[in-house]
This record gives sequence, structure tokens and C-alpha cells, in this order.
Amino acid sequence: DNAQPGADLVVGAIEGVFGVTPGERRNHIKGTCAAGEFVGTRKAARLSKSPLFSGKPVPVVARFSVSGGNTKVPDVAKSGRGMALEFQLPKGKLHHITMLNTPMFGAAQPQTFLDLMLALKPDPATGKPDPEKMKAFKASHPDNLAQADYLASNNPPASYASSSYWGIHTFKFIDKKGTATLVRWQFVPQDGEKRLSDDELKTAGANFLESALIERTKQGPARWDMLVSIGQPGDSETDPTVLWPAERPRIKAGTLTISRAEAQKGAPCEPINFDPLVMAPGIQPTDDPILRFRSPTYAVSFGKRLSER
Ligand code: HEM
Repeated sequence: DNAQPGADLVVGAIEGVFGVTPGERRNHIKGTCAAGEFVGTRKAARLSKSPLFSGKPVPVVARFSVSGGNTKVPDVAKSGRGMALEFQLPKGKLHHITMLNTPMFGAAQPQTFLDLMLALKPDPATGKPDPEKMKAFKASHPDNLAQADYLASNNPPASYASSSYWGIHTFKFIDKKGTATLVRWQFVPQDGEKRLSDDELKTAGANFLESALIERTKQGPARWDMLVSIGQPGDSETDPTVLWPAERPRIKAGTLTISRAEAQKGAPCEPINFDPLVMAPGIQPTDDPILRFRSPTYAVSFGKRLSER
């Protein structure tokens, strides 16, 4: 059956795993604010009429984060890292791109995400998730495995600036004539990909990502190339757990420049709801059920954290 859990139920389940820190995000609670600009390419402008690709610099408010709802999560955790971007377009329009450092997601349907949270809920007796529940979750949810394997077999980044971030979902670029092209994208760091070594995992400590990013931007801007893959018939449009073949053609759609970073408290990124369905004309969502579900879920988390302030 296609019935989906409610967004409030899922946010409640996230709270069941991580607890509640009043006034803060229920997920990706630990984060750092940043700012800069984005400049799009002509190649992208041919495929999408979005003002993102006008070729003029677009101001960007960014937030880098560690996944999970626990402020104490160590920066060496083998979990997701996030990059959230708010593009401030002409005439007060906004566009959001909210990505992770994994090429795929760990749920094809919201129910899988909910079941994961229920399996991770600490057992009151031990204060830890029940290993039997996790085993049963893995056995019954094959759509979780690709991302779980990726996170287990790739150490986390040494810096937010030395990581790729993927859009994961399929989106549609709409050109001036209204023609749609199916796309997926990756932001590739010009600093190169650098992950923590196994030794560094033990020595890096719990809180190095924020200071490393602030230091990095003091030395000069950090940049990412936005690379866009063009889909072909048969490529998955609605399943964020399934990758496209690696040989799909890619175009460079733009360059993101991050020139400042600061602690999130009181900084511009803190109050933003980086809802991924906030989009300007020229880029449209697909019917990926995870992409569609994120919007109401973020709204519940956003409403809670604002009302607790
Ligand atoms: C069922 C799927 C998902 C659920 C239930 C979920 C839930 C959430 C929630 C509740 C927040 C906090 C919102 C707020 O208070 O502002 C959040 C933040 C975030 N999520 Fe998701 N998420 C899902 C899928 C994804 C996917 C597929 C991606 C990446 C493609 C992603 C990337 C992020 C990032 C980067 C943030 C932090 C945004 C910020 O810096 O404010 N999430 N998520």
C-alpha cells in the first residue's frame, strides 16, 4: 500500500532517537553558517531558464552540517554531512539546494526512514539501540543498504571544504521553450576530496569541522564546481537510492564560491528552513516520494524550533 507516514510522526521518531534540544533543528542540528556566491554557465542556461544560471553572481547563504539531532555528535562520526544553499535571486526570489555527502539516500520511501528511526530508538535498559531491531530493519529494508555501505566504507571528510555534496534526487531542468531535461547534480570541491584516515578518525577530536572551515575561508575562498548529469530514458527518476550509470554525460553548470564562515548562533543561516522544494522557475522537482516528503517534515521541525525560542 502507498500510505505514507505523517511528517509529525516522523519528526517525533527522530526526537525519539536524539531527544529534543529546544529551539534547534530536529536533524542536522550541528552546523556552521557560511556565505558566498554562485555563478552559472551558458551550457546550463541552455537547459534551464532558472535565474541561477544567468551568468551573474547570485548571493548564497550556506549551512554545513553533521546529520543527526544530537548537538554532541562527534565530527568523526561515520554519518552524513550536509551542505544547504539558499540562492538569493533577483526580485526577492529564492532557490534552495540541500545536499548530502553521499551519492545516494538510505530510503526509497518515507516509511523506510521512519522504520530506521524506530529501530535506532535507544532501549531504556541499555541506553543504546537494540541490535536485534537493527538486524531486522536491515533484513527488511534493502533500500537502506547502498547508503549504509557507502557511509561504512568511506571515512568522513577532513573538512567541509574537501567534500563532494550530491543533490541525490532527480530534478527537471526546464528551458525557455518549456522542454524538460532530467538531471542529477554533484558539487565537486576544487580543494579535492580529502577524507580522514583511519588514524585521524581516532585523533581528530569531536569538533574540528567548524574551525577548519572558518580557517579555510580566511585563507581565501573555497570553491565547488556544480556538475550536472543528463538522464536518459530508463534512468531512475523517483528512487533516490539508485544511482545512474557513471557514463552519463555531465556538464559544468556553475561554480559555488564560499568566502566566509562563522558559528551558527545568531548568524544568517540559523533561522532558515532549507526546504528543498523552494525553487525558482527553471528547475522543478520530480515525483520522488522522499523529495516530496522532505518539505512537510522540515516544516514540522522548523515550526517546533521557532515556537520554542
Ligand atoms: C525521509 C527523508 C528525510 C527526512 C525525514 C529528513 C528530515 C530532516 C529534518 C527534520 C531536518 C531539519 C529541518 C529544520 O529544522 O530546518 C533536516 C535537515 C537536513 N536534511 Fe533532511 N531529511 C530527509 C532526507 C534528506 C535528503 C534526501 C537529503 C539530501 C539530499 C537531506 C539533507 C538535509 C540537510 C543538508 C539538512 C540540514 C539543512 C540545514 O542546514 O538547515 N535530507 N532533514
